Amino acid sequence: MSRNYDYIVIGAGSGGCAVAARLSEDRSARVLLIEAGGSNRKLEVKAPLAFAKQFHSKLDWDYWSEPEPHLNGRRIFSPRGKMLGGCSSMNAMIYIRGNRLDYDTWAANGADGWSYNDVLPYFVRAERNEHIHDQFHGKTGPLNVTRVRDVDPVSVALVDAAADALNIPENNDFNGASQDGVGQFQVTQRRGIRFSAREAYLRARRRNLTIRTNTLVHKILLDNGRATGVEVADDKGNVERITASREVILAAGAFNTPALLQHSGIGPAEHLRSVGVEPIVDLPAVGEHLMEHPLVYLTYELSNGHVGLFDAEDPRHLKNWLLHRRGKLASNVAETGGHIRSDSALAAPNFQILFAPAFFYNHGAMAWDTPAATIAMSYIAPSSRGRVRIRTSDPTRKPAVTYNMLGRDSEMEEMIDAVELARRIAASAPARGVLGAEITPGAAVQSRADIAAWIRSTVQHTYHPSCTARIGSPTDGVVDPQLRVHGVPNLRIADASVMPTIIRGNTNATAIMIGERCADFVRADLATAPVKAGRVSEVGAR
Ligand SMILES: Cc1cc2nc3c(=O)[nH]c(=O)nc-3n(C[C@H](O)[C@H](O)[C@H](O)COP(=O)(O)OP(=O)(O)OC[C@H]3O[C@@H](n4cnc5c(N)ncnc54)[C@H](O)[C@@H]3O)c2cc1C
Repeated sequence: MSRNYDYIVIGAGSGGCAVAARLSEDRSARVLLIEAGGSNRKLEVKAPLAFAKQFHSKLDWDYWSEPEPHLNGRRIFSPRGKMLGGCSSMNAMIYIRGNRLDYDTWAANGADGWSYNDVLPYFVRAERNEHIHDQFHGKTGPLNVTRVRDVDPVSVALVDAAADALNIPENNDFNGASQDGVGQFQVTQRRGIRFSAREAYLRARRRNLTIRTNTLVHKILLDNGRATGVEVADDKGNVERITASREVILAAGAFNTPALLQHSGIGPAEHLRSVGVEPIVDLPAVGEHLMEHPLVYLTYELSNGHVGLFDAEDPRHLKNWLLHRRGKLASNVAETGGHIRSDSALAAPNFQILFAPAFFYNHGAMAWDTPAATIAMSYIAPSSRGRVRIRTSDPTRKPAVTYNMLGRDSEMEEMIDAVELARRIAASAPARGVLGAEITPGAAVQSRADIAAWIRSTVQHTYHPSCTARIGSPTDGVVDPQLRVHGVPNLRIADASVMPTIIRGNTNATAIMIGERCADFVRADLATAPVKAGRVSEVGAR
C-alpha cells in the first residue's frame, strides 16, 4: 500500500466523505480517506428506526461529558458514529439546513463568503431531493433527500395540534423560503433505508480514492510548521506514517478534530504543555466555543387505541421492511415537527419541535410499558459555550468534553417557555384525540421553578456538537474562511467544528456543505498556486 498521497482526509463522516469524493473527481489526484471505524453495512444502520440501537456499541465512540456545572453535575452521554459515514450513519436522518440568519450572521461576523446566498448553491449541489424541485433544492446531487414513507397518524395529529395551539403555519419545506412552522421533516433516506454520507459520496469506486478503515490517526505530522502527513495505527496497534504531497484535511468531528490538533501540538500552548505535548502552534481557540442544542423530552401516554411505534419490533413489521422497505422500521422516530419562536419578537426560531409517536427519553435508553408519544423541544439558539481538551498525550484516550449547557439564566427562561408551549400543544383539541396523561415531567411539575429543576435534572442534547475549531481570527478562531488552519500551511478542516456559531437546526446537511466547500477551496488554491510544490519525500518528525 502506498505511503504517499496528494491529499489525506482524516475521518469518513459527513464532511470527510464529501471532501474526499469531490477531490477525487480529479482523476490525477491521489486521495486517501482514513476512518477509525469500519463498515456501516449493518441492520441497525440501514433500518432507520434502529438508530439508537447503535449507542454504546462498536459503532459508537461512546463519549460522556465531564460533570456538567449547570446540570447538577450530571455526565451527559454523547454518541458519535465510528464507521464509514460517521454520524450520518447513526443520526436521526432529519434533513435541515438551519436558518438564513445563521449564515448571514457568520458572514457579518467575519466569515467572508459564508452568507446564506454563498452557501445555498452548495446545499443544492449536494442534494437530490425526491419531492421538491425549486430554487432551494437540488435534483441531481449525491445526497438523497425524501420523506418518511408511512407517517404515523399520531405524528400527523401533533402537527395539527401545534398549528392549532400556537397559531403557526404548516410548512411543507423547512429548507425553503421560511423555516418557521410545523410539518413533516425531510429525511436522508432512499426507499425506506438510511442514506448516509457514505452512500452519497463513496458508492462509486475510484481508483484514485483509497479508503482505509479501522485506522486511527494519532497525529498530524508537521515539518517546519507545515502539515506533511499523518501518523496512524491499525486495529492491531501497528503504527505507520503516511505523507501528503499537497494537503491534509481534518474531518474527525467536533470532538476528535480539536483533540487531534492538540495531540499534534496545535492548540492552547499552556494546556498542551500541562499534558506533556510540546506546543508547535499556539492557537488558543482549538477546542473552545463548543456549542450544542439542549433538548428536553415531554412524554405522553397514547389514547384511543393508537399504538404509534410501540409494537415496531413485532416480526410482521420487520417483514414489511425487509420485503417492501415500508412501515414502522422505516420511521426515523421524529417524523414531524417544526420551528417556532418562543417570543414573537425574535428574529428567527429558537426552538425545534420534534414529535415522535414513541416513548423517546434519555436517548431512548428507557422504555414505557404502554404506547406513548414524545414532544421534544430542542433549543436551537443557545449561547453557552463549552470546550474539548485532551487529558494526556496518549492519542488513544478520549478528550474531556464539557458542554456548559444552560449556563445563562436567559437560556433557562427560554427552556421553561418551551416546556409551557409543548404543554399547550398537548392540551389542544387535536392532540387530545391521540394523547393521554403526561408521563414526563408529570402533573406535579407546574411552577416555573419546578420546571427549571426538572430541566436541570433531565436535559440532554440533540447530538449536534459544533464550533470547536471555528472560522475566526487566530485569536478567537482556528481556521480562516477558506478553512485553512491558522499558522499551519497545508492543513484544513472540513467538518462541524468550523461553524462559527451553531446553526438553528440539525447539523448533518451543514457538515456536508462544509465538505463540499472545502473541496472547492482546495481546488481553487491549487489552480492559482504559482509553481506547485513537488512531492514531500520525507516526513520530518516533531
Ligand atoms: C444520534 C445522533 C442523531 C443525530 N440526528 C441528526 C439528524 O437527525 N439530522 C442531522 O442533520 N444531524 C443529526 N445528527 C448530527 C449530525 O449527524 C452530525 O452533526 C454530522 O454528521 C457531523 O459530521 P462531521 O463531519 O462533523 O463529523 P462525523 O460525521 O462525526 O465524522 C467524523 C468521522 O471521523 C472519524 N474519526 C474521528 N477521529 C478519528 C481519528 N483519530 N482517526 C480516524 N478517523 C477518525 C469518526 O469515526 C467519524 O467517522 C445526529 C447525530 C447523532 C450522533
